[in-house]
Amino acid sequence: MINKQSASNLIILLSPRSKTPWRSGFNRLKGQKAGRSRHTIRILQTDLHCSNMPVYKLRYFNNPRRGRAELARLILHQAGVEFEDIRFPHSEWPAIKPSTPFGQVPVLEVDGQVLAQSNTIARYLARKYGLAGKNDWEQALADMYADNINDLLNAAVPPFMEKDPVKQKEMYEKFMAETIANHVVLIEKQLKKNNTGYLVGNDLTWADLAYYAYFSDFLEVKFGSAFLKDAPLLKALIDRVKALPNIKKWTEFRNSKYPEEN
Ligand SMILES: N[C@@H](CCC(=O)N[C@@H](CS)C(=O)NCC(=O)O)C(=O)O
Repeated sequence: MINKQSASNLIILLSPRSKTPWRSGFNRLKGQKAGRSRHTIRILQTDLHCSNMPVYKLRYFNNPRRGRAELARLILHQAGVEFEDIRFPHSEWPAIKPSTPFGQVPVLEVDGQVLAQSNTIARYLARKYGLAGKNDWEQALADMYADNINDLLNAAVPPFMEKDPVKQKEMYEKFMAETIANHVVLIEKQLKKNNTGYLVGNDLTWADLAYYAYFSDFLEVKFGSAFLKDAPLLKALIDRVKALPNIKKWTEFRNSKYPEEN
């Protein structure tokens, strides 16, 4: 199988200006003796084309927190897919903004093509890597939950943007006591109804990752876990996602690399 490293070797290999890396690149790529015929190059091009491993570049601000890009990151990490996690400072935004489809991030570049809208990006990746639900109905349910999380993200924007700290505190308290408390009651009922430990069907979907990202990675970090005290099923879901080996590996790495996000 050709991975990202061997793909870049191939680019070196095919470059008309590179003579020396040709042989070593080929050896690393195929693990066999290099040959210089056109035929070999054609085989390699076919291998690369058929390897079906897109080059992903995810672009988002380096602040605040994980924001609207984290769900895509979680899906890619859970799926074990390589991607470039590009986080840029706000000072670079004016130069980047015009290159995005709607003047917003996150954007995902897939082999050079650009996709915007965080839920569209997440849904695309979830479908590709088997996390979207097993049939049309499950996929619709996963969409429903992901849309709910989008509403909850939007509801957190006004307190987040508020500049007056006293007013901001009041707004956050109201947001937690009303918006979040109400939603927690409703989601607890849904989890009880599904009764599998997951939001949709009997397997992990991107809906579970979206709830984990919002309720644990965002709310719990910011406000503590008091809001989960009467929500044993949501808490169990969060703990289940948190314990997934790939998610655990990613969050441990992320928390050491980006400690300012915690
Ligand atoms: N509905 C969009 C909203 C994207 C959005 O609001 N992005 C913000 C960052 S979280 C942004 O790009 N702000 C900069 C700007 O609008 O100039 C999505 O979910 O991707």
